[in-house]
This record gives sequence, structure tokens and C-alpha cells, in this order.
Amino acid sequence: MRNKEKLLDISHLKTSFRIGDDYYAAVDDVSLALNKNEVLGIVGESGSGKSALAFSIMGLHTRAKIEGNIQFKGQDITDISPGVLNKLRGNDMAMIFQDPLTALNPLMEIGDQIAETLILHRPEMTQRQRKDRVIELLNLVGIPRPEHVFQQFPHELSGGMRQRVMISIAIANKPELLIADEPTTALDVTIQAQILDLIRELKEDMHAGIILITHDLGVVAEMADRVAVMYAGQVVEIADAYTLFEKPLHPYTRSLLNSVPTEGQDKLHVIQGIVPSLKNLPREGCRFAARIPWVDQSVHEDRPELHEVSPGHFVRCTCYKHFYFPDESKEGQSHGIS
Ligand SMILES: Nc1ncnc2c1ncn2[C@@H]1O[C@H](COP(=O)(O)OP(=O)(O)OP(=O)(O)O)[C@@H](O)[C@H]1O
Repeated sequence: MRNKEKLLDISHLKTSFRIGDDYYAAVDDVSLALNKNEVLGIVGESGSGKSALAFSIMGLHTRAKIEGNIQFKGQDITDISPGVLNKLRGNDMAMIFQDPLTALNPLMEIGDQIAETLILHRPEMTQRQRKDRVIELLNLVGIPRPEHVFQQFPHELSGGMRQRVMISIAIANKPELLIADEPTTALDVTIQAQILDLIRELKEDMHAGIILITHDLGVVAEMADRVAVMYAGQVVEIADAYTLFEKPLHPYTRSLLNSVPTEGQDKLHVIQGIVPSLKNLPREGCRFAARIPWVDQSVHEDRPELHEVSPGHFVRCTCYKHFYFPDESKEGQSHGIS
């Protein structure tokens, strides 16, 4: 890594949503850091808190309770005025959302939507300069005939083209931090690869720090320098990408990796069950314990901590030392993972 300068430093972040009379944490005591020129992959099943984490960083939760600290270039952004946050957002930090159709304004021409962020953050630009920059951005994200697309509406473009437009808005002001939340989920495989290439180029060109949220382990393997695995609102394992894929330790990480088909493997291990709903998340002990019931319950920590098992490789709970995949022929169908 060329530049190890810390861009983002999240410590003990807790994001809670109100359900009925109580607050429930969707992100629960998460501490993470991101350097410049680094891609941090965040993986986990649906409901594990990935988007809630991303929205917390961007300050996009309007009604959530946010506790803990998010330092962006040394400044705590959980505690700044909406005006200052608005200046940062779209300028120093930007986000690419999962679904460009809901993120784009259906009634506004593409060119005007991209120009909007320039008007907001680069008011000194003349109209001519803005138009030139929009065309330049459309070119940069590989949109053919940018002059024509400038005047089109979102519904006139394909999903891949809309995602490129979203990316051009996100990078318009050369953000130092880019959060991409499932940026390719809605796209077919060829377009996916093109969008990922584009994100990789952005890292190279702008030396941005990128948080890439996905449930696609293939995408993470291809893109990420480091990977954090989230389960039930917590980081359960974090390591550099090579270590995470070669020496996964947490039972959840191992189960996730085992559910990916590999050449020559005739049987997949599939994690049974789902991440419980927010209200029903286990808050005591190891949150993954219920999904590996064949492992002796006494091996879980009462208050699972992240342990640094090798430099930069952290695993939550000591149960990983005792985890094994049940042998289906001996253990039958009653086990959680087969
Ligand atoms: N605004 C909200 N109010 C109440 N609960 C919420 C809110 N936003 C998210 N949640 C809940 O918080 C938990 C984490 O949701 P989140 O969207 O962060 O998960 P995720 O890992 O990003 O999932 P996905 O991959 O499906 O986007 C879920 O149980 C979700 O239902």
C-alpha cells in the first residue's frame, strides 16, 4: 500500500433504531479504520448491519440513535452541524447506492443531476465549466455519447448506465472517501465486472479510501485489501484479504466461505437459518452460537471480544478454536450446517 494515512477511524459505533418503546442496536460496538488508497470490504448476510454502518458514516440516518465516534480526517463527524456535514458529503465523502433508480431523480435530466453536486460544492464554476466537467465525468465512467446522455432521463438508460451515472455523481468532486453499498448487485455479470474495474481505477487515480459493502465474496476477493465480516451488528473477523480467504477462523466466516462453490467440491456447506430480526438479535454471549448448536456451548465467551490472533487479524469469541463442520453422515440433518 502506497499510503498508510488514516482516513476514517470508527470507534465503538452503536447505531440503534427505535422499535416501539425501545432502541435496538443494528450496529453494535463496531470499531474499524480505513486508510487512504485502501479498499475495505464489508461482508455479511442480509440484516447484519452493513448498510446501517454505511449510513451512519455518511450521517444519513435521520431518526437513529448514534453513539461512539467516527473520525474522518481527524474530525469527529458524529458531532458536527448539519451544514458542515452537508459540505463534507458529496465533496470529501460520497456514496454509491445499491439501487440507482431510487437514488436518481426520475424527472431531471442526467446532466443536470450531475451538475447539481457541482453547483453545491463548486459554486465558483461557470455554467460552461460545469457542462464540460459533466461531460468529462460521463466519459470517465465510460458512458458512450455523453452529450446525448446529458439530456436523457434515468428511465431511458439501462441499469448499468444508471449505475455509472451514480458513480459519476459520487466522484464529481473527487471524494477522499467513497462508500459503495452493493454497487453491482442489480447488474448482470459483464456489467458488474466493468463497474468493479471502474471503482478500482478510481482508487488508483484518486487514492481514495473505499468501503465496499457486498454479500458477494467473489467481489471482495477481487477488490478488497482488507475484509471485515459482520454478523448481527458486530464485526466478527477482520484481516487482510489474503489471510481472511486463506486462514478464516471465525465459524461464521468459515461457513460463508464454505457456501461458495469451488472447483472439484462436490458438496457445499450451507449455513442454515438467518440473521435474526433486529428486535430478536441475541445480545448476550456469542451471537453466532445459536447457528452452530453442535459446538459445545461452553466454548463461547460470556462477553466475546475481538482477539488479535496475528498482526491485523482479529477474531471475536474463542469458539473458533473449537469449531468444526459436522460430518453429515454421522451427525444427520439436525445440525445447522450440512
Ligand atoms: N430505519 C430502520 N428502522 C428500523 N430497523 C432498521 C432500519 N434500518 C435497518 N434496520 C434493521 O437493522 C438491521 C440491519 O439492517 P441493514 O440494512 O444494515 O443490514 P444489511 O447487512 O445492510 O442488509 P442488506 O444486505 O439486506 O442490505 C436489520 O434487522 C434491519 O431490519
